[in-house]
Amino acid sequence: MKYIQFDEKRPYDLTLVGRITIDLNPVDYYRTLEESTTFKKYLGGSPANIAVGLARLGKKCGFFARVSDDRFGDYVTDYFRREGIDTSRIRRCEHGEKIGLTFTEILSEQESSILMYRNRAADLQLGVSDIDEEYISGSKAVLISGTALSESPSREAALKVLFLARKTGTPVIFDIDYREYNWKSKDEIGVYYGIAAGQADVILGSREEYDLAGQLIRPGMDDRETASYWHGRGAKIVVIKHGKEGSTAYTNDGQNFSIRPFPIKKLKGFGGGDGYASAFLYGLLEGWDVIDCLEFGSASASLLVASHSCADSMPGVGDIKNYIDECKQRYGELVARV
Ligand SMILES: Nc1ncnc2c1ncn2[C@@H]1O[C@H](COP(=O)(O)OP(=O)(O)O)[C@@H](O)[C@H]1O
Ligand SMILES: O=C(O)C[C@@H](O)[C@H](O)C(=O)COP(=O)(O)O
Repeated sequence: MKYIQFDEKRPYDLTLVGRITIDLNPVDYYRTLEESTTFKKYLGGSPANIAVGLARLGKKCGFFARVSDDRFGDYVTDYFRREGIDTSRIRRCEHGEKIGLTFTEILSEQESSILMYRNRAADLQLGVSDIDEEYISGSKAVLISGTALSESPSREAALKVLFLARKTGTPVIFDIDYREYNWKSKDEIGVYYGIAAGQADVILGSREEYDLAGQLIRPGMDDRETASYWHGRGAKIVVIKHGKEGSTAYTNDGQNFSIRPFPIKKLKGFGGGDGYASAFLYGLLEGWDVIDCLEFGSASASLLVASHSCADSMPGVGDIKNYIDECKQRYGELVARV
């Protein structure tokens, strides 16, 4: 069953909106950030990681972003070019805004945290003049990353993408992507997540993120009520992630599909969501059944939580398929389907 109709004539598979930043992950991990002394630099930013993930899977991605006008802006733009991601809509900030830096703390296999340096972040300088309808109409779908809604002018730019996508018949994927640091009030979160989720065809988020999106609408909804509400607002697929407990996709025909994570030795607690999103969306773009999209996303997520980085570790199609086969051989058929 195909829940999303993609226009196969369009040259880009997915155009994303949001931050391209830099991750600094400790090389001397399993200790506090205070104690760590050595860090490895990676491309970062959830939507940027997703774009790299899809590019590694052979998809063609476009991206609307602002980056800093410095060597880090060069680094991330060149990284995208090497991955085959279009950079024609990646523009430089003009007033000295700096690219976001994310210092991560890998305390243990189970416990990680991230420390985001985002004062005058370059990505939040994306403006409505950076967004053009022609680019959107050339993409099979767009993805809006929720943090892009946290501050103007990026907020209005992301909403412009949302409305132009509806105007051009371009499916909208909303990755809720809650990062507390960036928001000034919980009400603003409810307002802007509510607007975006209400315009989306596919919504991806954790339980906490859906609670934030629904806080001004109907607080305290459970997963089924959450899915039913957003289906009523037009969403075709609502994916609710529960970390190591797995994830469920609710489709607007009343079905739901659940999957548990694939067993793996975890190194860090972040990165899973970006690996999950890129591989899940790959399956959707390929026209796969939802359960197969979930399995692919879950397998990729497991590979990411077992890796030191995010973007750099994004797997190829063969890597994910081999890992799924390995798990099925080791743990039995459909090990992760519940
Ligand atoms: N310990 C784990 N082992 C294997 N897979 C995991 C583990 N934790 C998370 N994942 C996978 O990563 C996915 C996304 O993780 P989650 O924490 O829910 O989202 P996010 O990383 O966006 O916060 C999960 O649905 C699951 O498939
Ligand atoms: O999204 C960010 O700005 C930080 C990411 O680059 C970082 O790798 C991360 O936290 C990924 O988190 P996920 O949502 O668990 O994939």
